[in-house]
Amino acid sequence: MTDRPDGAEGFGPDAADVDTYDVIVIGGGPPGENLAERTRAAGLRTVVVERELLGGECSYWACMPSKALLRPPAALAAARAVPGARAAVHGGLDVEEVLAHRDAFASGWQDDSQVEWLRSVDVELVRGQGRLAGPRSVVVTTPEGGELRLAARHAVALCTGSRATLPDLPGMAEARPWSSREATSARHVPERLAVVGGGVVGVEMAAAWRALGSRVTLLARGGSLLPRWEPFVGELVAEGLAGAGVEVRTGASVSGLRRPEESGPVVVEVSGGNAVIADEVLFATGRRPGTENLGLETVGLTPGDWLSTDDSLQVEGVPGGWLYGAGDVTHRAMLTHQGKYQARIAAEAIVARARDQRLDDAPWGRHAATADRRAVPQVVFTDPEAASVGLTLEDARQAGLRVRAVDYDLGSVAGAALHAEGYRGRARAVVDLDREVLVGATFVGSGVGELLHSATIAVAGEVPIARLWHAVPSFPTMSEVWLRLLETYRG
Ligand SMILES: Cc1cc2nc3c(=O)[nH]c(=O)nc-3n(C[C@H](O)[C@H](O)[C@H](O)COP(=O)(O)OP(=O)(O)OC[C@H]3O[C@@H](n4cnc5c(N)ncnc54)[C@H](O)[C@@H]3O)c2cc1C
Ligand SMILES: NC(=O)c1ccc[n+]([C@@H]2O[C@H](COP(=O)([O-])OP(=O)(O)OC[C@H]3O[C@@H](n4cnc5c(N)ncnc54)[C@H](O)[C@@H]3O)[C@@H](O)[C@H]2O)c1
Repeated sequence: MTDRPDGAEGFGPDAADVDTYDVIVIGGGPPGENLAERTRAAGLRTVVVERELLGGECSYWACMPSKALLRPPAALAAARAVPGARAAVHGGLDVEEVLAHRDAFASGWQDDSQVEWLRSVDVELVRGQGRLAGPRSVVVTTPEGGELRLAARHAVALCTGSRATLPDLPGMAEARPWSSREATSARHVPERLAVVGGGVVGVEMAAAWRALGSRVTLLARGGSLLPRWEPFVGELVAEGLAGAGVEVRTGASVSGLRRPEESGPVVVEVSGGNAVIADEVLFATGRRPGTENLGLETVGLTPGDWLSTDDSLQVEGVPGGWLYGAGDVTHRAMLTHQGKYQARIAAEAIVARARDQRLDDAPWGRHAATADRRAVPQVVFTDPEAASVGLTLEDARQAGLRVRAVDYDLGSVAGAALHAEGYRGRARAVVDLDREVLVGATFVGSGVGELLHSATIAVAGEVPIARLWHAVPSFPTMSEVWLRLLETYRG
């Protein structure tokens, strides 16, 4: 490794009591943990600074608890959709057991097992709020109120994630709204729940709490749910939610809230429409970056902004090549798997630069997170599920590509008909006509989440349509939709 200066530039000449590491990671969510594991495995002394629970939002208030809430109703619906099996389903969900299952998947909101794992991969952990104090320099305010000074020889990686953002509406404080944190960790089922926001958190949490017994009203201010997806996705997901008993109101903009009595109901005012009276109200209205109180101003960046990174995950606008970002805070693709991908790329770039090796940072190179722009997969775990990768038809057109959308009714594939009686679903492939490769694919229907990776491989691999023709899907699986899409495309 190249011998870099000790890195305490930010602390000036008074560099006593500074702990020097090769790599300092601030934020121990999935990207922070993965980045640290990899730089340590390459021989770099690495520390993670975490102010809350090691494992981040995903482990305790996002992916894991939300999917643990959504899986039991999905399993029940799957059994009910198959003649013969249906007769074995006598009751509904055991709500207490579902909540206990969720608690277990959130590790009881304790991070002991992740701490043990971090120790097992020889990465150090410092508890506390980290902030930059100039180039390569970090100050940590410990839970006891003390301050530690850390310096980095090679890199500081900001993996500080995102937080829910709630609009500034009249009556917000009085209403004590839920954010995604309460929606994934609540221990009682509200009789009535209003959900504001028709994005991913809104639709998933509306589905989960409806299944647990709440009367749910979903308020989306736009004309459809999941507006960034192919238009048929929002339509089919709305139909599924309505079928489960959720009242879905689109074009419904919340103008204010009231909770006149502390333990009484909350009134959610809707512009030009009827107010909704509920016991709890969830705001699922997007995220803001975890860049406040992070000392960004000490390196010429603006606190509260998303971090702008190049494809090797180096933060742009900071000289010296020592500052990296990975995960939600980069706003590249706010998904756990994508954040971990960024962490793998960033770690390899940090190690290569530490060894003075040339970076392989051309598109799809070892040190370029190209998939963030071209092949991001995502699954929405509602009933029906939605799954997509790459560009929608609209995105592709806006990017100036000459494309054609190929659609197929997933319900008419034999595998889908076997999967569930009356299967409803749809598939779309977006084909780049100039290169004859797929640039996007979207599926809606029960179980499509497990179909998605085939599409991710086709899009990331830029597999020519002529070769995809030889990738024969097994009969009778839902994957036969691939054959139908290709037949439709070829005519
Ligand atoms: C309800 C919900 C469900 C979701 N479901 C899915 C899903 O099914 N699949 C999926 O792929 N994605 C899902 N996501 C998105 C996923 O949770 C995020 O993409 C992921 O958590 C991002 O990881 P991260 O480490 O970047 O951020 P975070 O998970 O937010 O972790 C950041 C960590 O940094 C720490 N931190 C922040 N600032 C400091 C500081 N100054 N000093 C020290 N520590 C600090 C925080 O305490 C936290 O532990 C979901 C999100 C929500 C809200
Ligand atoms: N299964 C998954 O992969 C999964 C699940 C949950 C969350 N996530 C990730 O977490 C992130 C956050 O999800 P999210 O649903 O909070 O954000 P989002 O950006 O997906 O959706 C927020 C929605 O709220 C609406 N909105 C914003 N302000 C509003 C207001 N004042 N009134 C009414 N509506 C308003 C927006 O128009 C948007 O449709 C996303 O990036 C998502 O990818 C992923």
